[in-house]
Amino acid sequence: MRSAQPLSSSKVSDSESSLLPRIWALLRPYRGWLALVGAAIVVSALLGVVPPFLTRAVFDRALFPTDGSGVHLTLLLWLVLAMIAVTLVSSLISVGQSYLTTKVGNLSMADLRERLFAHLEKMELAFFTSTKTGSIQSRLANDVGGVRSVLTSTASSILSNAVTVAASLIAMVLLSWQLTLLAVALLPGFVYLQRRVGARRRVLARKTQESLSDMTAITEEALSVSGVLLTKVFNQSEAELARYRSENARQTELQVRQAMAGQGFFAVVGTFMAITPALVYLLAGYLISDGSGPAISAGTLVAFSTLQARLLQPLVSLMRVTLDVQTSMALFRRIFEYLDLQPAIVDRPAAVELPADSPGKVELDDVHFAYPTPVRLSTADPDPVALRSLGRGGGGGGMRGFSAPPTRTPVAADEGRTEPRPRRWAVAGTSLVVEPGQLAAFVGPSGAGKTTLCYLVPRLYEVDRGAVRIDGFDVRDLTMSSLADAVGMVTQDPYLFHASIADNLRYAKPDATDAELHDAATAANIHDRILAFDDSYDTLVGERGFRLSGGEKQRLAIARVLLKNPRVLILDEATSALDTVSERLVQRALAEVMRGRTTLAIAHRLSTIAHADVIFVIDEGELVERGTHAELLARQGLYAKLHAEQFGGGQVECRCTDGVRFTDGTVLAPSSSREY
Ligand SMILES: Nc1ncnc2c1ncn2[C@@H]1O[C@H](COP(=O)(O)OP(=O)(O)OP(=O)(O)O)[C@@H](O)[C@H]1O
Repeated sequence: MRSAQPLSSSKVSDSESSLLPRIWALLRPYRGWLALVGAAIVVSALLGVVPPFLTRAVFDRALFPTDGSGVHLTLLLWLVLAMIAVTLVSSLISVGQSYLTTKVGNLSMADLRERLFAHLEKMELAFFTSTKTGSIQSRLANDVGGVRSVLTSTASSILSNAVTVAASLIAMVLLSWQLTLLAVALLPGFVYLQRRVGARRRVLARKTQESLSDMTAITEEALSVSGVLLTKVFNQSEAELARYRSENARQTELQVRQAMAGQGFFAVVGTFMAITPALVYLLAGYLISDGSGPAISAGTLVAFSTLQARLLQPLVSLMRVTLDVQTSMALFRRIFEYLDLQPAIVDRPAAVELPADSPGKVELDDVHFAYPTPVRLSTADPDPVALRSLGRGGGGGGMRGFSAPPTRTPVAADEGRTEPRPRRWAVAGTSLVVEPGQLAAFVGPSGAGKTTLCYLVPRLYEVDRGAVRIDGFDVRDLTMSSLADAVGMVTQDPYLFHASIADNLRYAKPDATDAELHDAATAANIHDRILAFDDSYDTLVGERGFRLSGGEKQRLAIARVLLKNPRVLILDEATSALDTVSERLVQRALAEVMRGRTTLAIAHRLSTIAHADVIFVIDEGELVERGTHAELLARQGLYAKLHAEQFGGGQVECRCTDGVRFTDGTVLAPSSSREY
């Protein structure tokens, strides 16, 4: 396992060398084009030093021949034509080169974005439950966007400027080494200064990016539909604004500081380069009047000054670009850190497909599971508790969730000083069997571990000890894709995409015909409701389905799972979020979806429990009772207690937002007690 590396400002440069091969790997697919770009750059840089020599010839041979003869008009004409041709060819090459670099840069950036997206999609659920969505989005958008310049223009700009500087220097030495010495005397000092400025800008760039990531996270949290809802209900608009305002101010300050860092340095470099010609003329005067030095013609002096002036722009660009590269390295590091996260739950090398005709028997064999300890990523976002893939298995075991779960090694964060907090079993020593086609109801107090237990079946989390099997296959030996096809889920708050109803339904079966959609919706009790919408099946559901009521969303989710037609269904019944009318509609839809398939229901309705073939009572992560409704009531244990408390000893069917529905069909509103 590759571990994420800490990003501290002092560490960045240490590891730049290790980043370069990885950055090159991004560009490698386009190396043919890059070679072409390189050739174009070298040719145009070399062409760039030709005009000063032509200028010298114009002065010393055509206009004011040093032998004292008159103006050579024909030669002048040819020299002028050559100057025009060189400029034209350079311009044409430069257009082609810009096209190629932009294209290569954007293509490699698209590759990087896609790789990051694909990689994040493979990460286990635990990674997302412990990482801010905004932070993930920030790395995908801001960080990848931030390295755009490196991949588009920086590399070519470095090459082009370096070749121009080298060619100009050689040409200057050829013209006069004494004048060249004067012109470059201060360069080593500049390089030293530039390194110091670079280090400062790098620190500022990292802080700016972290702040940007925090702002994205705040925006994502506060301006999502759920966030806005929460803000309004709790009257926290001002607090949210204050949080945003403070981060915004920090961002502004950092941006200004980052932009200004090094401006003084560039001003010094610029001033020096600007006054160099004057110094050159002075030195030339001494050399000529001294008589001992080389004869410096007027043409040589003009050509030298032109070259020296040409040196300024590429030299400053080169220094700026070096700073940009250092900044981008920090961003690359953040991106590669995500790419280095190893998904904890992946197909084993010898993973097999679950046979298509397998009946759907679910078995848990001495299952232990504890939620992994979240650890900090080293290139931390301000609140980036990001979970690492963690070693599995081994250690621990025991009773009542207070024994020690296996210690997993968190990825080094804060240079290894993060101690994992003691964890407790969320599921401890559970063994059970649900036969094909059976309805198994899971009941227990809130937080007992029912949801966690059910999530282990589709391998959303990996067991620490024991095994979960479907039709005798350990789920860890099955391919993720065949397992996902076999197990369907209807969660408490079903997720819908911001798309049409039809598109949301086809998510389960992309090739479903309209007739199939209608059949599934009819079975889920939602077809007539859909027809009542203005755009029928083409109605947009709004972000996360917010334009639909809770009951409508649930019935759509049921229709969706009907289209998927899984052998095993996991059902998290949510009645407390529904009103009694919707609840009745949902219940009928559920009866339809449960028929003929193995169902594991986290039950909140008495009827589901009463009709269950087997009931499992969970408490503090452990399976404490099992049996049928009658058997468990007779036992007078936890089930009997819950039955008395939650279901009024058998009179209450379920509790809804607007009241209690009794088993005889009557409804009492408003609800006297909604919590259970
Ligand atoms: N992502 C998570 N990370 C860490 N702990 C978690 C996570 N999800 C749940 N837990 C903890 O695991 C325990 C079991 O939670 P779980 O959601 O499985 O209970 P539940 O029986 O389904 O509860 P409810 O009926 O209220 O939904 C709880 O203590 C809960 O706080």
